[in-house]
Amino acid sequence: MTVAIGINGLGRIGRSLTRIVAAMPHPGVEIAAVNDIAPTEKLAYGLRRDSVRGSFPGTVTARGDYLVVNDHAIRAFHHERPERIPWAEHGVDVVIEATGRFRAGSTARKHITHGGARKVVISASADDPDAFLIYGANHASYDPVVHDVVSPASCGVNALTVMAKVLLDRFGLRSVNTSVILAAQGWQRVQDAAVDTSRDDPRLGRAGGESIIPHNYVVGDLVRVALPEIGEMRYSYYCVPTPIGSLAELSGQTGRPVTAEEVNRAMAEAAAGPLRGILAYDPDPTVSIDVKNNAASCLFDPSGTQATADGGVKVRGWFDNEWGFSNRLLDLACLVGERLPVGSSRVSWSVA
Ligand SMILES: NC(=O)c1ccc[n+]([C@@H]2O[C@H](COP(=O)([O-])OP(=O)(O)OC[C@H]3O[C@@H](n4cnc5c(N)ncnc54)[C@H](O)[C@@H]3O)[C@@H](O)[C@H]2O)c1
Repeated sequence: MTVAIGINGLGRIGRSLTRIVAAMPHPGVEIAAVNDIAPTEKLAYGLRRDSVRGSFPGTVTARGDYLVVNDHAIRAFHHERPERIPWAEHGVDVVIEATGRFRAGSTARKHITHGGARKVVISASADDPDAFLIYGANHASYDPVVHDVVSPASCGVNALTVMAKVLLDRFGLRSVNTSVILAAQGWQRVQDAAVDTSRDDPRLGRAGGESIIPHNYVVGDLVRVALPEIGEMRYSYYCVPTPIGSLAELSGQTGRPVTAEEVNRAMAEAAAGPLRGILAYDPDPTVSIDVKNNAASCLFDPSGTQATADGGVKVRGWFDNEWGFSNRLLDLACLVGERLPVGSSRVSWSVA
């Protein structure tokens, strides 16, 4: 079965999704349509040339209303509001909402009620989705009857959750404290700006290339949605000027004293077993750029593991904030697209 997806927003995440699908690691996915306020020619250029990932390994052209990626023609729409995008006309089953503008479940749901898609995956820590589904932790709780708009939370939450899952399952885990150091984001400014900054913190408008900037609005405690057993947790996020490659650190208290070797062995076993593809393990000394194009949610770094005699443990993982997360978005799109409720049909498209 092929799941036809539509992507709203062909920015960093939308372009990563397109490159991943073109490279075919998800053979059951086809991009049927995209929507972005930018003209098709600019979308094609943005896919051909990428300052971080390099030139597209294939061909991308704009042809009328279509974006042609290799030999595959993708209908390109240019609507500003989700309710105007006629996804159903191009057979879209699942919309990946990746503009960053429509993170509220109620707005993203318009891709279904007005656009005629059947499911929506929001590419961010959404405000009120039907479910947060984090791959490797709670994605099996997906219920096709009641979950129409889902979110995998954020890239940082995914990296933290897979490490927390292993520590929780193997050793017990509580009193969790996390930090995420996030690579530069597209909404950041090159020079200081006072208006149109993301959220209501003036620091988020400061020149992104010059500072480590605290980002208090990223919802770090969503790790608890997937793993409620870990209880209350503390968290912090910072944006840094590196172009790609981010870091997640997690510390906590285990149920019994453990050694760093035991923790590393547990992570290596999970990476080779139940979390294969979601958690990766690499003992080679790593810096952030090394994780570029890694498809896992987290590349575990055993050199960062510390353990204390009273059961305290600290672990470190790297993640490609675009590529790893985009792979999880596609995993989720497959999950929801392959399990559409029997008898469900597209609603007819209407323009609000
Ligand atoms: N970049 C990352 O590392 C990353 C990682 C995880 C999650 N996310 C989340 O994914 C979302 C997108 O992030 P991004 O980095 O791709 O952003 P981006 O700014 O690179 O891309 C956004 C795209 O949406 C388009 N757009 C803007 N308004 C639109 C509208 N009204 N209708 C249609 N298209 C519109 C823009 O033209 C742009 O192409 C955000 O919510 C972000 O928090 C980003």
